[in-house]
Amino acid sequence: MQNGTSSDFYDGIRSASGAYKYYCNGQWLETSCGKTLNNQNPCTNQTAYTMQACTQGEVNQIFAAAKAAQKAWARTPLCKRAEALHRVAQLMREHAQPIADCMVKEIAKPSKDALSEVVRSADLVAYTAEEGVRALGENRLLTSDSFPGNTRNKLCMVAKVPLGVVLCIPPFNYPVNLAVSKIAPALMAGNAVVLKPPTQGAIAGVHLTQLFHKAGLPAGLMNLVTGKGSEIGDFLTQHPSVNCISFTGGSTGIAISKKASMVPLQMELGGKDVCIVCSDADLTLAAKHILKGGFSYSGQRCTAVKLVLADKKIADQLVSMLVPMVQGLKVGRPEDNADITPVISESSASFIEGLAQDAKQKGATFLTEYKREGNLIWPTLVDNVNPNMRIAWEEPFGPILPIIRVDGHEPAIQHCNASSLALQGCVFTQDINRAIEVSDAMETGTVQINAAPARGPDHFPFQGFRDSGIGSQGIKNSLEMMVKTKSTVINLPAPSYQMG
Ligand SMILES: NC(=O)C1=CN([C@@H]2O[C@H](COP(=O)(O)OP(=O)(O)OC[C@H]3O[C@@H](n4cnc5c(N)ncnc54)[C@H](OP(=O)(O)O)[C@@H]3O)[C@@H](O)[C@H]2O)C=CC1
Ligand SMILES: O=C(O)[C@H](O)COP(=O)(O)O
Repeated sequence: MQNGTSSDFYDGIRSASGAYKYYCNGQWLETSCGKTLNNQNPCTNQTAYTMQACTQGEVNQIFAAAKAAQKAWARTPLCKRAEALHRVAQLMREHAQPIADCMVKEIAKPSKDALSEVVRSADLVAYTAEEGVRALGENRLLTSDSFPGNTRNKLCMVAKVPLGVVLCIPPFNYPVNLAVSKIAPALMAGNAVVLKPPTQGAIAGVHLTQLFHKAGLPAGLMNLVTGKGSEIGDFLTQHPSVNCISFTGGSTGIAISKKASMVPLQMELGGKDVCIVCSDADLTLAAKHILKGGFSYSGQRCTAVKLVLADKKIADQLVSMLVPMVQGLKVGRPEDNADITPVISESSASFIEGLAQDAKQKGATFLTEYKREGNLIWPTLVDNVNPNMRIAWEEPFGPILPIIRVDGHEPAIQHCNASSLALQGCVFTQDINRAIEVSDAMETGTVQINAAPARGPDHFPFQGFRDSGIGSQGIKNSLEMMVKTKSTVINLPAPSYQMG
């Protein structure tokens, strides 16, 4: 195995120079302009992989291919589309390791988590095929006589019609799972796909694309554009052939929403997920979830616990449980399955450091020592945070977890609802009535009761309120979002009624 690539299964995806190619109309190609770009290994800040910087002309060709392929795909029976997705899922299981190896190298994801991301993604693709044949295979018939003044002379057949070409843009932290969570429903619903992977995570996307190629999807149906989002992004999102944008990432998504033309948008953006720990909480359970929720993949999850709002009555006890747990986390290399690995980039590490310094200057208590080497930041627990500190509101996307002590759950709810980010949140209490009272009052896309925030299982609806997004993901919701409604009305010469 070399560079995360195994055997001849991946033949053709790299040029003679070693740069990874882009994928258009069923072919792996090098850019005509000869321009390539590198991504970096977060552990070393050295080049991990090299890829094509696609030109606008190549993007035009990709959209032309996608548009043409989609017309035939829309006429492909649902059961055949499902079969194709099942083939992809099977290949994902068989070829999971090379994709996981790419993630270890380009996004420093611990190797076991990288592998489980691919397996989870295969399950997602297979589930989408199953859900799609049923959900899309069921259409409605309306009759006119239910509306006042009408008889039964009009029959309205309501069908679910593909949108056309779906532009899929996942973020670095789940370059495989958040790619297929867009691609699979798009294809199942009869659309073609243009995938623009994150630059950090792009080569996992290249390998993933090869699975669709090997699964025998028609040429042009699935395409891959590589290039820096800041350079090619606007051209992609504003392309006249785009019929839907499914995006996951940071505030870039807000800018895209403002610039995009009149196409359906699915935006999953940042989160500042709070964890409210009430005075009657099971603290062992809460501490376990705060640790996992706050620090898995070094806090680089939109659903990570990003602020603990602990009732003053139990805060000392909670903190005394958390400190040794945080200190016990293994810090190191993703290859060694460390719990805490380097964050994605130097600029991200510096941003996190800025939040830590601001909290320190404003009097927060550091329960664990802040330490950084390159992009590696030791897990940091910060107590006595107050709303004047940036970390009370901003999303670090790193292994630093602030705690605000609150007097009862009311101020915790107020803080949660005052945040511009409103993806998920959670509440720990052993009183079911209080759990419902608090979760009903929390204005976030999802509230977890007695568990840390999480997107999965992948068929659950997943959405953010306010600046955390628009639209809802989750397999069924994504399938529904990637079709439009078409009505065909049969006008009868005389009312017709079904006899019992
Ligand atoms: N709600 C959710 O489900 C999730 C939200 N996030 C959020 O994402 C952020 C971190 O992820 P990150 O990848 O850094 O997010 P970014 O918003 O920086 O990037 C996301 C994707 O958008 C691309 N992109 C960048 N600029 C443009 C543009 N102008 N037009 C089109 N696409 C563009 C990126 O490509 P390139 O890499 O080439 O710049 C990447 O593929 C955090 O804020 C996190 O909370 C992350 C995961 C899940
Ligand atoms: O990008 C993210 O952080 C994910 O959408 C969160 O997924 P998870 O809750 O399954 O880790």
